[in-house]
Amino acid sequence: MTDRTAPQLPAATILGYPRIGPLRELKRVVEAFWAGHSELDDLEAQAAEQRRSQRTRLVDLGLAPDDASIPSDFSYYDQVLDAAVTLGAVPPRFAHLLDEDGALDLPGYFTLARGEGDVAPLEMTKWFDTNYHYLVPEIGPRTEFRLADDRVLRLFLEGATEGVTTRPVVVGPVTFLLLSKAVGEQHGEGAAPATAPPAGFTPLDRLEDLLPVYVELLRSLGRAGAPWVQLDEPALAVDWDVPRERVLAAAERAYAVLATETTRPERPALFVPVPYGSAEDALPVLARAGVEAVGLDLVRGAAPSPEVLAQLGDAVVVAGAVDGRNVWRTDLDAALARLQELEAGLPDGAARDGRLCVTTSTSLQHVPYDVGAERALDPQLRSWLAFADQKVEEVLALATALTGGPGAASEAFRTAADRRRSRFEHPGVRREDVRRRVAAIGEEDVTRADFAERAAAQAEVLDLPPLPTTTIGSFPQTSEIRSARARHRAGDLSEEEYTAAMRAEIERVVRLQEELGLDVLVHGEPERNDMVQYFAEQLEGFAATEHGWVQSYGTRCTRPSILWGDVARPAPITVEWTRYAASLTDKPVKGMLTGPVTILAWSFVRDDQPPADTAAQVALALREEVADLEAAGIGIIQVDEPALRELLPLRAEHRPAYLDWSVRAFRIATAVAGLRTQVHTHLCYSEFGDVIDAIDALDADVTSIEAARSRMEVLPELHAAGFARGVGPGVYDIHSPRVPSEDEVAELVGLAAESVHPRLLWVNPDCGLKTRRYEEVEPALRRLVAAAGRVRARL
Ligand code: MET
Ligand SMILES: [Zn+2]
Repeated sequence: MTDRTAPQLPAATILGYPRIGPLRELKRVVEAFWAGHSELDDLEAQAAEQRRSQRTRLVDLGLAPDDASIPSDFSYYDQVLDAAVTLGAVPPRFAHLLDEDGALDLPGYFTLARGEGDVAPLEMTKWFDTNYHYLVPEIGPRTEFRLADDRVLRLFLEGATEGVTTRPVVVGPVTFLLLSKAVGEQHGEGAAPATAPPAGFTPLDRLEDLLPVYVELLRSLGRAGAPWVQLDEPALAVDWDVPRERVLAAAERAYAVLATETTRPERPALFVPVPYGSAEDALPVLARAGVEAVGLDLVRGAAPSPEVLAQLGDAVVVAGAVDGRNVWRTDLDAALARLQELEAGLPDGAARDGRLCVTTSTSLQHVPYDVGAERALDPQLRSWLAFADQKVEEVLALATALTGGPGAASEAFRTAADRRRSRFEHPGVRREDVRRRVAAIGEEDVTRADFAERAAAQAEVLDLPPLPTTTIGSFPQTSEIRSARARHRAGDLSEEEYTAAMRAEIERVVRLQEELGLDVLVHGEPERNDMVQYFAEQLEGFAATEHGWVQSYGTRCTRPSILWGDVARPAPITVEWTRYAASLTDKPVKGMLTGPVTILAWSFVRDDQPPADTAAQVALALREEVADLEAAGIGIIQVDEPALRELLPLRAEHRPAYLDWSVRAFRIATAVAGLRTQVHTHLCYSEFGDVIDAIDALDADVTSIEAARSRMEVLPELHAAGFARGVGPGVYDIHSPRVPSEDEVAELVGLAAESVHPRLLWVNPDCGLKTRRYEEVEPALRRLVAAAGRVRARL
């Protein structure tokens, strides 16, 4: 039963806040530390300083310092890695990093994320349907769990010492296990990979062994005086391979143990949000188990029915009414109406009595810090936006209105309504020319000739060897390139000088590829700051920010563009660079475009129309680009869709509709290509098992796909699905600075050749090379070409 002596949850809170620093300070110090340019002490001091200024900022914005409304969610790299390290789930290949007490220091922590020598890092994959990536814990039948790290406690105490009672945020046990990868035995240390897990094993089988560690963690927080802890359970909003009943039973069991093994105030009160989607069926389960507060995502999920609400007992309902994943000002009137509807299903005066609180739909880690920093943005567009700080204010305004009755916070409501009105009256938001062209796309426009016919025609013009080698597009972005781009942007480099600098780089990259012996060349993408932003900057309907960085993984940040209006392409984008590269060599040069789904996924998109409509507009603009590349004589065109899997809805019932529109968008973009033009696509960052049919339906001639870290796991799946087009499983993991040996690469190519017909197999890295250095890339590609040659010779 819920503990009635639980401290009150504040009327307004947020589930989490960005942590990379408003000017990416954390990124800079962590990377300086990795490069050996700063000491561990500096790094820790600067991180502490950042946490302090964040607490101060949130207090200034109106969150109270003394009621646990401020989350303690700092991470040096990733919250799932933090949980793994806290719970002692460090794979045996890293055992040498542990000290006598079994603790991992900060350099060791980074090694789990980045690998070292022959020791491969943890795999990385997308966090729900976002562009954030977490590190995948490896759990086997014998993984030993124990409270191995006191970071959660330390961070709470740090706030307390400075007069701020924070609310520690930890990934909850069910989500932790569902996000983990099942592994078998791991023998010894060093590079030895884990064996396959025993048949039927899933990490969720280890729940009973894991719970005591959470209990101990809760006790330590209770002793320190933490009134609340937030255990995030987003995995409850997802349909997994594990049956839903089993997931819910695990949640009930987990929280019954956590709520009753310790009682308040021996432990903090438990707040369990289920962000990123709807999980109506999970809320009563959590309440029944005895958690003091449940959180729901009112932006992605529906408001629970009155029947569900009636089953929540005394549990506080924390409603995520402000979108944690988008940058538009909230429609406060609409959000308030939803909150009031929710309140109507709860006992009278729920908001006033602290039974209903307001929060964000997810952590704000997915949005930038502050619209106020965007001085260069068009003032009208800026007035439509809310970043993390503005969202804190929106949450506060909603809580005030909800508890204070009509009239409270009326000014905030008036402003919000005015700004939204000005947004929808803007002529760029709705353009009839664009809408007419989208409406005119017919079936014949999205259908190409048969694959077999295309393949034959392409083989004739391209004349490639079996197992052709290629790269995914980008080459290392040197500091010279970055600085040329920056000086060009700042006006310090004329158009001519900039073009000359980029052409010189393209020439260098083309010569290098020829020297390495690659079969299909690329121009290297030096002109692109980012694969989405580059296109966004040249399409109408998009705007770029100056400081709008969000964490993608570890220290890696992206600056999503804002897609605010109807999309059109005023002029060709990539044609001149590609044509120039092609003029330098006799080998085929691949043109490189970013696909419509990825452009959507990695931008902040409009919230006033279905994404399917927005995707079709973007696709049409890309279709014009494909046609222009082809007309310029480019015979291979790659349209990257690394985010295809990322937007896959978390609940199975919503998936077919998504796959339909996303596939259609890709085909709008590419089906304009003639028979002889080879269309490639590229997918990375995720497991693609769930979308294999869609990959097939994209109808690309060649698909390159990340596969090195998982050692070709995706190939049997492709094979089983009857996929019979060209495929280039990545054989060089570019997410790690490690350079693989030729044997290693040859082994992966050999493995691939076992499940793909050699006529269809391509050899390429996992992804683009832009984040790597030439010192790594050159030897790695040399080995890749040699390895392909070795396997080719055996055919
Ligand atoms: N063409 C892009 C590149 O090579 C694809 C990256 S996918 C994240 O960088
Ligand atoms: Zn990629």
